[in-house]
Parts: sequence; structure tokens; C-alpha cells
Amino acid sequence: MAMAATRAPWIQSASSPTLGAEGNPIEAAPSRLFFRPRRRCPVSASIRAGGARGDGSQLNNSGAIELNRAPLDSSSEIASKDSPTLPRPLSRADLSGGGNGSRLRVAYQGLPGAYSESAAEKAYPNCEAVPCATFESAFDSVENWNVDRAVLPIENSLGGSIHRNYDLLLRHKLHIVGEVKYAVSHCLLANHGVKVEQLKRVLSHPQALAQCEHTLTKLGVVRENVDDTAGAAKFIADNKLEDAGAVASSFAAEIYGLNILARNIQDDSDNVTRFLMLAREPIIPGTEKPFKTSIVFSLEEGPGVLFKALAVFAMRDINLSKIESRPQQSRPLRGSECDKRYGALHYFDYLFYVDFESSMASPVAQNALKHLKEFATFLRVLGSYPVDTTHA
Ligand SMILES: O=C(O)C(=O)C[C@]1(C(=O)O)C=C[C@@H](O)C=C1
Repeated sequence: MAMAATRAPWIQSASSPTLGAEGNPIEAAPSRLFFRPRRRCPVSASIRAGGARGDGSQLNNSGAIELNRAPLDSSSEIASKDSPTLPRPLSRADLSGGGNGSRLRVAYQGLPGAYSESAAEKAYPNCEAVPCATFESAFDSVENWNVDRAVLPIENSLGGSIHRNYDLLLRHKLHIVGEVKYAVSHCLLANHGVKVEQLKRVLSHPQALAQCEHTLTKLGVVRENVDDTAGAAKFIADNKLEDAGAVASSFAAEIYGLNILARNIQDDSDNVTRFLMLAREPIIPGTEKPFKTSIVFSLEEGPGVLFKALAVFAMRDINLSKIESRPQQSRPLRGSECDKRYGALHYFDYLFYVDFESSMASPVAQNALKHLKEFATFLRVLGSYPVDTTHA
């Protein structure tokens, strides 16, 4: 019996029938390359075009996917994510802004003048950008329906990954519905009348300080971490500091009445931060333009298991655009394993976050995840969303 979609459309149970073939001979062959896991992961992809499907799901008149809501293994983390109370998936029209003339409320971390605010406004033009003290409170605001979306940084071309947000993506049940790249150009700000030579310390977000490493080293100043770049600007303005500067945007200088001592002080002029757009509901992915899918999984221990996991994409010519590993915080160490030479060994248990360049609407991507599921101990699709192909 087909049921209306009340969960992320790509999720079905482990016991669901085989998905349609993608014409890839590897799929039909027994996968001797890969070992069988002890535990099986209850997640796989399931979106395809055209009426009734082998797995019991239906393509409805509007082209939206309706899936069977199959029972999930209660031992799996995925079960907690896909509450049956989830509202309808977003359509791609929902990506651009609030309907009915209402302004979409979009949470970002930091104060007005933070780069994240500008990224939120780039992602959702005409939105009402809502400042949040922490990344976590931005996640909470969406989950608690205080705002419609959150836009949060995930990686920077100079500073690398923002690990906190990777961890929060897993801990919360939001869906990635888009990405936006934003060119970050840092300024050195100080109160009016303060000269560069007077500065003994410079305050900013740790990422921003890291992005200006060369300049700050040349200046010989002490770096002080604060929650966001705009917060640093506000702090030195409010306290009328004369020995401290801030790394922040020219917009922050304007808002907090500071002087710009230097512009473009980041280590490389091409300094781009990639932000994720997060929502309570997933979007229905398409294939008519480039899509990207973000997943997180964990694996059994064993020689070459990560290689095998990544091979499910390589053998289908699916490009990976990002891979990040994070320790499993709830279970950081594996049980001790004996080694003849060294005795008991402890290994860190990892979560792997992978972005791959394919839409969950593509059978090839669905089959890759189905294949991955065979030896993943946990797998969750964080979102399938259009690639930001614009210039930052
Ligand atoms: O502090 C800000 O202005 C932010 O928006 C945060 C943040 C970050 O977390 O990476 C965003 C973009 C820049 O890379 C520097 C800092």
C-alpha cells in the first residue's frame, strides 16, 4: 500500500525490494569485492521517475515522490531523524524565499555585519536574517519553528572545515537544501584615531584570524578568539579600545562606526566560505541541473574498508567533492583488538561525511548508496541539493 511521503523521500527500509537497475554490470554481479557486515544499515535511496514503482512508492501528479513508510531498525540513528511528523518536502520553489509575500526568516550565527548574515542574504534574497549566538542555537531555531531556515558555514578555502557544524548536522535532524559560496574579504578595523602601530591585540572569529595568519604575524599582535567577526568589531567599539583591533567586514565597520585600517588582509585574495542552507524538510531533488548529495556514514573496521566504501562512487563515475572524517563522539574508541606485536590496540571510530556530485533522483546515485549500505554500519543522507555554480 502506497502512503504519502512523511519522511525524506530517499529513505526506505533495509528490507525494501531492489531498486531499478542503472545498466551498470557491476550492480548485477555479486559484489565479491565487498564483505558482508555484521549489522546492516536501514537506509537507502529511492527516488525515480514514472508512476508505480517496484518498492511500492508512487510518483504523484505533481511529479513529487511518494514513498512507502517502511519500518526502520530501531537500533539505527536514522530512525530518530525521520519523525513521522515531518511536514511535506520542500519544492525547489521554496528555495528562493518566502511565499505569499511573507519574508523568510533565516537564522545565522553572529551579530549583524557578520559574513554569515551576508551569506544568508545571498542564499535567500529579501529574507529577514535572524542573528543567533551560536551555531547550535541556529539549528535549534529552525527545529523549534522560530525561523524557517538556517545558513551556516561549513568550510573555507583557506581555513578548511568548520568541524562544529559537521558534528551538529549529525546531532540535529535538519536537511541540507542548498549551498552558497560567499567571498570573504577581511578588513582590519579599529576605533577612529587609533593607528596600526598602537595595536597589541586583534580580536575575531578563529576562522577569520586563521585566514589572516600572514598579516597578523607581520603585525606581531596577539590573536583573541571571539564568537564572530561582527562581535569583535562591536566589542572594540563599545569599549572604545585603543590597543585592540578587529578582523571583520567593511559592513561591520559601517554598522559599529569603526575605521578601516587595511582591506583584503586575508592570506589569499580568493577567500571563499561555503555555507549550507538548512531546513526542517528536504527538497525533492531533480536532475535538470547539477545537484550534490551529502551523506554521513560509519564503517566496520577492516583492511581497505574505506577504500571499498569510496569505490561504490568511483565505479559509477560519481565524483566526490568533499570528504571529512570526524570521531564518533558517543563511541570514540573501538573495542580493543589484539595485535601479535603490540598487544591490545584501540582505534578511533570515525564518521565519514561525503559530498558527491549526483542527485538522489539519479538511479546511479541510488544504487551507489544501496551498495554502500551493504557494508556501512550507519548511513544518513543529509541532503540532495543544487550545486552553487555562481561566482562567490
Ligand atoms: O564571524 C563571522 O562573521 C562569520 O560569519 C563566521 C565565519 C566562520 O565561521 O567561518 C564565516 C565566514 C568567514 O569564514 C569567517 C567566519
